[in-house]
Amino acid sequence: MSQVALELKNVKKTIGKKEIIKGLDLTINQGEVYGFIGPNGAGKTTTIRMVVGLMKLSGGDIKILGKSIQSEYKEAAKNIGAIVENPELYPFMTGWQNLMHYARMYEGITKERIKEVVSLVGLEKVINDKVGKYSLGMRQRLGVAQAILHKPALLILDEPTNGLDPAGIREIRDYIRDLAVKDNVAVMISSHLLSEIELMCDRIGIIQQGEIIQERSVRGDDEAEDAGLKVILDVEQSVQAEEILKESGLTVEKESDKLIVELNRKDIPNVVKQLIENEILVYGVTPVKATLEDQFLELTGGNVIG
Ligand SMILES: Nc1ncnc2c1ncn2[C@@H]1O[C@H](COP(=O)(O)OP(=O)(O)OP(=O)(O)O)[C@@H](O)[C@H]1O
Repeated sequence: MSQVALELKNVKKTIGKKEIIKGLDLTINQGEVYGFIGPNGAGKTTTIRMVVGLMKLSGGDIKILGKSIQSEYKEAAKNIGAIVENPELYPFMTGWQNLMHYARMYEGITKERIKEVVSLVGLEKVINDKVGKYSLGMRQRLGVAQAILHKPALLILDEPTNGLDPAGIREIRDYIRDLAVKDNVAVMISSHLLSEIELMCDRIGIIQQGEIIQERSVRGDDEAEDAGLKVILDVEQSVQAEEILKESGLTVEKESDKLIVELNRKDIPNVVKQLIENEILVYGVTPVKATLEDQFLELTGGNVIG
């Protein structure tokens, strides 16, 4: 059974008079990849800084494997691996030397463990090259290797895709999923661009102005897939049809002669029936799934400038 790796309960942060985080609740299980998405200034970094103990909470509590970051800091913190700002890497040393150097800060990290993480992040071929020669993507991998050396239950990556090209993002996606599956690590990834991390996450939480405004599964959730569907209706009398649908309380947009209606899949037959009963001629019904990106833009009012 999967254990809860991270739990935020009613977490608040006030700086001066400004309430930056307004009572966040969030749970991430072991082996789960959680996308923490929000526009710039939404409060992602502030939340993460509290989780890793870089900033005090104004209210609520944060637990890592059941240990409170406030009352049992040491116990809680040893279960965290994080890259919050850029990973600290020495360019004049090889990847291996960097990891060895870092390993000395912890007790009991063996060379076998270092080899294991190198292979997990797929750096075997370049591990003896100087880090100064690494691409941004490789440095990112080495940073992750460094962050997971001590086998944390929770890995936190703040905007790991920043500055990476699509190939680099794909690379991250592959090894992050591997980490979650093979090492049962819970991963929290923040980003202001949903599209970049959607594919590597099991669940997504959208934060705006210090509040989670939506949380949803990304994979295998039929009900979630059915919700938020848009249906394009091609009808003869679009003006009357629009009125009828609006009277039933549906959200309808008109685009040239076509109507775009927000529906759940299971309601499509009823809507078509209603139109027919009102003698509207229906030529076509095309469901288009609203992508998460559309929903995100809708929810956050399109404020995703990076
Ligand atoms: N030390 C501080 N003093 C005052 N306001 C702050 C402080 N730190 C953050 N804020 C404010 O809190 C809000 C949340 O900032 P935060 O950096 O957590 O957002 P974010 O979602 O991580 O955004 P970004 O993607 O830009 O990093 C912003 O409005 C920011 O101006």
